[in-house]
Amino acid sequence: MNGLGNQIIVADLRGTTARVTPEAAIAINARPETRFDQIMAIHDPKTPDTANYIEIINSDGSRAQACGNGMRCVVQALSAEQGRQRFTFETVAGILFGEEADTGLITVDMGTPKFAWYDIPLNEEFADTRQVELQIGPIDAPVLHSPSVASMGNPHATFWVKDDVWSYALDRFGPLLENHPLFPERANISIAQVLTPDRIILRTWERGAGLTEACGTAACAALVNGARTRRTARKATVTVPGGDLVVEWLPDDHVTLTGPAEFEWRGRLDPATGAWTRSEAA
Ligand SMILES: N[C@@H](CCC[C@H](N)C(=O)O)C(=O)O
Repeated sequence: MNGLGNQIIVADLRGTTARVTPEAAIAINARPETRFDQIMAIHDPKTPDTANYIEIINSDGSRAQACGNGMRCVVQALSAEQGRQRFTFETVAGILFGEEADTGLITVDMGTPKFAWYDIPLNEEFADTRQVELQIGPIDAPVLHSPSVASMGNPHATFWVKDDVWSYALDRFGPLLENHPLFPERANISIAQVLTPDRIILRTWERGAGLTEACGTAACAALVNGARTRRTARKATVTVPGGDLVVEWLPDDHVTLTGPAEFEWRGRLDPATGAWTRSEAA
């Protein structure tokens, strides 16, 4: 599936005890036909009468706590399977809700943002995370030294720029910033330009996946960081390379993310050989 071009494998592991190992994720990603940004593994509920447990695996094999575009894909897949529109999930970051509207657009409630330095987490104490200073050596763009940081379940740094987000070599400094010592669990790195208070342009270098067409949690982080630095309103359209997402920071502190999800093809993986059989195409 894809969520605005964010390449997602929704892996149905219900009824099994199978786990996606880091080695398996790396091997699946190495095949051109199954290259992905994240695997969203659907597991049985952890305890009876609770929600399906969703595990998120990046293409480098690492685990992520949250993935907004992937959650929309999971909602769409389950809605097509079960003919209902509202779902509750359990993730390592907590309970999440998702709903498919009659328009086909999917909204996920991504929970509440966290701004304390130890929640993001950062390796250094900052009283105010609306702007933190990074020492990164000779990177040519001074704006890339002072991001706003936040956790949407996963760690994000939003670098604010006044000019075109495409004029920055995110492929070059993304890996440096992702692995900066300030971020003990690494971080998702975004460049954001605010066009109007309700319109943000965003590019993201994702932790564990690199440059992607869309990152839902980065869009949420940009909106909450924008609102708390008075750059944006509490609701905005966030334009990412793959298209538009709508993010809203609600009065109850929850953040919702709305956008499309697309089915591409379905298949079966033979765990013994690693070979895929396609059984259904869009
Ligand atoms: N594509 C995602 C984010 C996936 C996880 C991220 N790379 C991380 O490691 O935190 C999204 O849509 O939110």
